[in-house]
Amino acid sequence: MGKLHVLDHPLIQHKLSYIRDKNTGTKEFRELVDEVAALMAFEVTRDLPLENAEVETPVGPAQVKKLAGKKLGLVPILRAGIGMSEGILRMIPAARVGHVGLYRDPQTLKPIEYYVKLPNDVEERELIVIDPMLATGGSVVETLNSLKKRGAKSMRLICLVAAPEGVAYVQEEHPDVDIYLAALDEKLNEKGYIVPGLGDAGDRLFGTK
Ligand SMILES: O=P(O)(O)OC[C@H]1O[C@H](OP(=O)(O)OP(=O)(O)O)[C@H](O)[C@@H]1O
Ligand SMILES: O=c1cc[nH]c(=O)[nH]1
Ligand SMILES: [Mg+2]
Repeated sequence: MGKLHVLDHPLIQHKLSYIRDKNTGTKEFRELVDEVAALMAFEVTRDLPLENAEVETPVGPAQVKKLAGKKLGLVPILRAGIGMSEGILRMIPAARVGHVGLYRDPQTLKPIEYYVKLPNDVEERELIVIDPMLATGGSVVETLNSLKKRGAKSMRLICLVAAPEGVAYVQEEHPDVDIYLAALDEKLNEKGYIVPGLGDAGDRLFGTK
């Protein structure tokens, strides 16, 4: 089963408190989601392999460590995933970016895919799938299915907030995928919203409600 990591760093938790607050407006919400995503990038990439190298400092040779050339890819799930991907990209600027467009049908809560565009060497990349909300898990499971169908071999998932139902569904369907969260919440409500959650992430990021 994929490992579940809940990132309890004080800066992440402090910023999340403002993200959850219904009185936080669109501008601040977007900035905070971006900042938390950048902070989360540290933990999500903690196990990336390093290799030894040598550089010349102004004083002399230094033995240093560099990323061992593992190719990375970010895959934000549209639309709300975009709110996190820029922050992560600032930390991993050489990563390629693919996009998967899905929306959740408000009646059935089932994901409907409308767009997929990926780097053409997706099978060689370690992919970081990004969505602030893991609710029923339908959107993420569908995205991981879609990526595997197109050749992806190695993936991890980063979300801000998840419900236990969504975590269980992803772990059941994709046991090879580790999950990184800023918070594991209590439950889903009857409309499939995470409780206490933060409301509708896409609408709060883009000011569409
Ligand atoms: O785990 P699930 O039950 O599938 O729900 C989570 C999904 O719902 C939200 O997207 P939404 O469908 O609202 O689309 P948006 O990102 O375009 O706003 C959210 O960003 C996730 O993608
Ligand atoms: O709580 C939720 C559930 C799904 N999508 C959201 O944006 N928020
Ligand atoms: Mg979505």
